[in-house]
Amino acid sequence: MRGGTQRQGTTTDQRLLESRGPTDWVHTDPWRVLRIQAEFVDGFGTLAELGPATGVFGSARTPADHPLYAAAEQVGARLAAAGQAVITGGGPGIMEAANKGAAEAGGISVGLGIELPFETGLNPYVNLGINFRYFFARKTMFVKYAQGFVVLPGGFGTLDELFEALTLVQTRKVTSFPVVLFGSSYWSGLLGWLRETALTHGAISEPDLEMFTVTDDVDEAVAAVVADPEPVTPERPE
Ligand SMILES: C/C(=C\CNc1ncnc2c1ncn2[C@@H]1O[C@H](COP(=O)(O)O)[C@@H](O)[C@H]1O)CO
Repeated sequence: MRGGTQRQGTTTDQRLLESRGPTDWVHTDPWRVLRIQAEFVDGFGTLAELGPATGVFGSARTPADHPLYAAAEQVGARLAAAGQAVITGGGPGIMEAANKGAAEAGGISVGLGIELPFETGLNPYVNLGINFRYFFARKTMFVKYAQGFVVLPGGFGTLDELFEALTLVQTRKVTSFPVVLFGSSYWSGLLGWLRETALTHGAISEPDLEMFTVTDDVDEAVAAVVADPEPVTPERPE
């Protein structure tokens, strides 16, 4: 019998409530697996009924008086007006701007926060927030619940999220979704390198470069993700 057994005159409940043994197990991988599982359960449970959503990525360091902050705010507002929830990393900079635009336009403003050594917390414009310990669990939520992405200028974090989305499309792990690179001058160096080095080297193919729209126009960015008529799925050479 599994439940209700008595050992040494105590019950399982009593042992559970009284036990104050060593705590090393809290820092072991089997216990982490349960925490990881809990992050997926929490994320799936919170976002399951979200409806149409767009991810907005970009630098955590963009100040509120920067033109790109204003652009991200407009992107968030227009997406909300188009009935899209806006999903960001819930942090400062571009994330905050997109959440602000969405929330102030009456939309669903999702923040998928991440535990960092320097705590920043969710920005005040998130109205549906989840905090993650693990980047990979959080990234799953972005690509599972957003049907398109607007990517503004950013650093390693933004590039990581951009290339995660592009890799999933390229390898057909997801049905293609639109990806917009907002800020043509910022992205031109990377796009040039992709064309002149990665493509020439045979590391990517021509259709891979058609996976994204590059624009400086908020309306064009929003139109590309909201009414993407036929998202491009690149051909993979056999
Ligand atoms: C750098 C500072 C705070 C960082 N706080 C973050 N909170 C939430 N999400 C973050 C944070 N930093 C990075 N991210 C994720 O990566 C992308 C931005 O990274 P980048 O390197 O700045 O481009 C962003 O989309 C988030 O998902 C204090 O200023």
